[in-house]
Amino acid sequence: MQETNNSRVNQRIATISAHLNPPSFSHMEGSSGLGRADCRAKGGSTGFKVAILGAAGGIGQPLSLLMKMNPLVSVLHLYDVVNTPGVTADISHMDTGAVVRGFLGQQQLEEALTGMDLVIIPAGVPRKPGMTRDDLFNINAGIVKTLCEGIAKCCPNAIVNLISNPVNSTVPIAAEVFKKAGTFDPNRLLGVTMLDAVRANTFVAEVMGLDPREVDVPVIGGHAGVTILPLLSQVKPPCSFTQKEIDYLTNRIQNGGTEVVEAGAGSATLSMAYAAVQFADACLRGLRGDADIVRCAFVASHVTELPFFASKVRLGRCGVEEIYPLGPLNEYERVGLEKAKKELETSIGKGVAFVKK
Ligand SMILES: NC(=O)C1=CN([C@@H]2O[C@H](COP(=O)(O)OP(=O)(O)OC[C@H]3O[C@@H](n4cnc5c(N)ncnc54)[C@H](O)[C@@H]3O)[C@@H](O)[C@H]2O)C=CC1
Ligand SMILES: O=C([O-])CC(=O)C(=O)O
Repeated sequence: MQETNNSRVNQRIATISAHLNPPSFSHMEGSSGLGRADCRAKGGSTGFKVAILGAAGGIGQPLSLLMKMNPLVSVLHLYDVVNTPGVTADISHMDTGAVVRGFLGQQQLEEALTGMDLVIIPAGVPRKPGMTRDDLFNINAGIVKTLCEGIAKCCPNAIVNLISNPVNSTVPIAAEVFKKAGTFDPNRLLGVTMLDAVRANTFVAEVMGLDPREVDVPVIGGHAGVTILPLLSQVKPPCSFTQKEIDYLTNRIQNGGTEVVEAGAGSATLSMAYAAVQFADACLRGLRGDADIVRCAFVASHVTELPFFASKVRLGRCGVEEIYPLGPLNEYERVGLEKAKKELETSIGKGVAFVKK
């Protein structure tokens, strides 16, 4: 009798699970036979819902780990075209607050995106030695376009943090996709250039014998070669550099990505995950309503004649709430700005044309 009752209960649980569990995989479903719908943990009632697209990659995995540790995140969706079951199973065992769900392949993209407050995109191919970021355009442009079409459909109000290279072109691609869909909000689309600032803070601290945590270097322009323009005249705390130091620092900051690529283990993943989490956390704190959250990012902008430009922005409940002017530049920086704008114009135009064609 007892056995009959148990098997009826088990059958009922299986039926409920089949109806209530979405096709994504959850890591509360294990050998016990209990599905997510049968467990009492609800998760997601307070905090933000964040999706990572490209979550199984070199950046995606440490980024997923670090976002699972962020107390502002209540739900974390991990999407990729490969390997998300393993990454999700692993990360879901961490005893932090965020509920983790994995999504695999294009057919689960919409489910991964529905209801998200913040979408972080490190999906796409990275550079190999000898390549420029622009060499990634042909593959990554299509990937970013498809993912942004999903965002326009499923979470048009989400803040988007775009990491996939070439950022100087992928951000314009995303903007064109959103414009086509009628969902473009320039305040919610941010190209992630945070790693340039992270590197600049580190390298300046090294040269000046400072603690990198106390250094703040604005890095403007874009995210490739000469478009990466550190404003060493505006470093905090104020520093006085020799011309030799300025040349060394500018060159090292502009080529930080290449330095990692040439070291041979792929392009930056760990420092990028660190930078992406710093940036995502700033966006979430802005969404929460914290005051004075200022970071550099590549955004739709009027600070120059170009339609997109990286500069200091204030983050708030609606994403970018204010874009700051560049401030006084010295002659060295003015020359650098002209070079940066020339290259940026081409990269932005290439991204726009890709969607318009
Ligand atoms: N903005 C920045 O400062 C930086 C940007 N990057 C860029 O980030 C991107 C990712 O770099 P890594 O993580 O090292 O590459 P990776 O190859 O290790 O990982 C990329 C992931 O994207 C996934 N992916 C490919 N197509 C996809 C699609 N259609 N939908 C969802 N996922 C897809 C792959 O399966 C893979 O797991 C590259 O474009 C790289 O250049 C890298 C470092 C810094
Ligand atoms: O250099 C690369 O290809 C990756 C990247 O954007 C960076 O590390 O800044």
